[in-house]
Amino acid sequence: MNRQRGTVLLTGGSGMVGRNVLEFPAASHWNVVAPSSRELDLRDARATADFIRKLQPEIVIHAAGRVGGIQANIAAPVDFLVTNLDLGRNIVMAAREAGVPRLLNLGSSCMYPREAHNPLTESAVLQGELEPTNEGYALAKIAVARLCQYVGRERPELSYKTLIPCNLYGPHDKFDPKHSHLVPAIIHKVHTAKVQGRAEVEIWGDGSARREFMFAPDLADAIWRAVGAFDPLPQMMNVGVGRDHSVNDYYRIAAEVIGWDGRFVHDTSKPAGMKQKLVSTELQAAWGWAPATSLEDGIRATYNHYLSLDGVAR
Ligand SMILES: NC(=O)c1ccc[n+]([C@@H]2O[C@H](COP(=O)([O-])OP(=O)(O)OC[C@H]3O[C@@H](n4cnc5c(N)ncnc54)[C@H](OP(=O)(O)O)[C@@H]3O)[C@@H](O)[C@H]2O)c1
Ligand SMILES: C[C@@H]1O[C@H](OP(=O)(O)OP(=O)(O)OC[C@H]2O[C@@H](n3cnc4c(=O)[nH]c(N)nc43)[C@H](O)[C@@H]2O)[C@@H](O)[C@H](O)[C@@H]1O
Repeated sequence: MNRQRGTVLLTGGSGMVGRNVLEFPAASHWNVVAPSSRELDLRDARATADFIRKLQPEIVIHAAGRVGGIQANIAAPVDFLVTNLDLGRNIVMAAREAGVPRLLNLGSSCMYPREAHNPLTESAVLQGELEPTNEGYALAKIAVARLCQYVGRERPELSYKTLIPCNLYGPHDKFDPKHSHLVPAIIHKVHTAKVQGRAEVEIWGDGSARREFMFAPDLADAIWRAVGAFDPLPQMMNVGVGRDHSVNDYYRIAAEVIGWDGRFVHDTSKPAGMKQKLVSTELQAAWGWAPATSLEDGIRATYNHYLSLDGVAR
């Protein structure tokens, strides 16, 4: 029986990152409390403060957010800005008010300026204009990351840090094309083409944009490592794979895994976002961690998860 090592408050426990954090083996070493948004709506500052004051966790892992792919962000900039700002502000200020010693906040690689030199280093935040397609979301992510930094400056006994993950995919991702990111969208579209015997699949843009995608269980590994060894963690640290692929390559690799050999057509009227979004893994390497899962293995595992979902065409 593992000795309980104290209480962890996990926000976003029903989301892709949150569920992979809960399912990771290291979670069993802790008393993890993961209220759903129905149990604790983080937009309610007072309810959030009351919950944390009563729980008195040793650390907060903040993985809740209004999250979506490029199309979802274009459609709802107000909601992406305001909700992520409110959730982040409420959880950080509630932890600060209760004197919670540690908080691990999740940023996103879209925080970086659209023209910043790749690989993107943590010092590049705020050094240029943001990508218009997800500016609202990025502004909220930057503001909450800075809030974490300021709390520690004023109250050195409180250590609130931010991990900046690259794009993510994996079990418990969103496969609905209205909300999904690239990899789950490809899995859904190519699988559907396969079962319906379609000869073509559409790619948004010309397919030359480059992205770095990490398997969400690998981020869960990094998160639990950070929980167990918090002090050596930098104030802000990218979490990435260290290599990117073109959008076209992601479609080709996924089609091989899924077993579909049709052709791709490009809809250049669709938004393409940043040309490249590769995060630097220099600080991550110095911290002593790297993700373990290859892209092919990650896509295969995610496809197997997708096939287990209700309503997926066979
Ligand atoms: N997915 C990516 O590619 C990616 C990349 C980089 C960083 N991140 C970051 O990683 C974190 C998690 O992302 P994800 O992909 O796991 O998102 P997700 O699957 O959309 O999950 C979002 C979670 O936030 C919760 N939530 C939303 N509104 C809430 C509210 N008002 N009160 C309480 N909980 C609320 C949701 O709970 P309900 O379901 O109950 O609403 C859900 O559990 C986010 O901070 C995101 O910015 C994600
Ligand atoms: C990590 C996330 O990155 C997000 O930007 P971003 O990488 O462009 O988000 P994605 O939606 O993953 O798009 C990545 C790239 O894939 C292209 N793409 C091609 N086909 C498709 C498709 O069928 N669906 C989707 N979704 N993309 C597709 C898309 O044009 C873009 O260049 C931000 O909007 C979020 O806020 C968040 O930060």
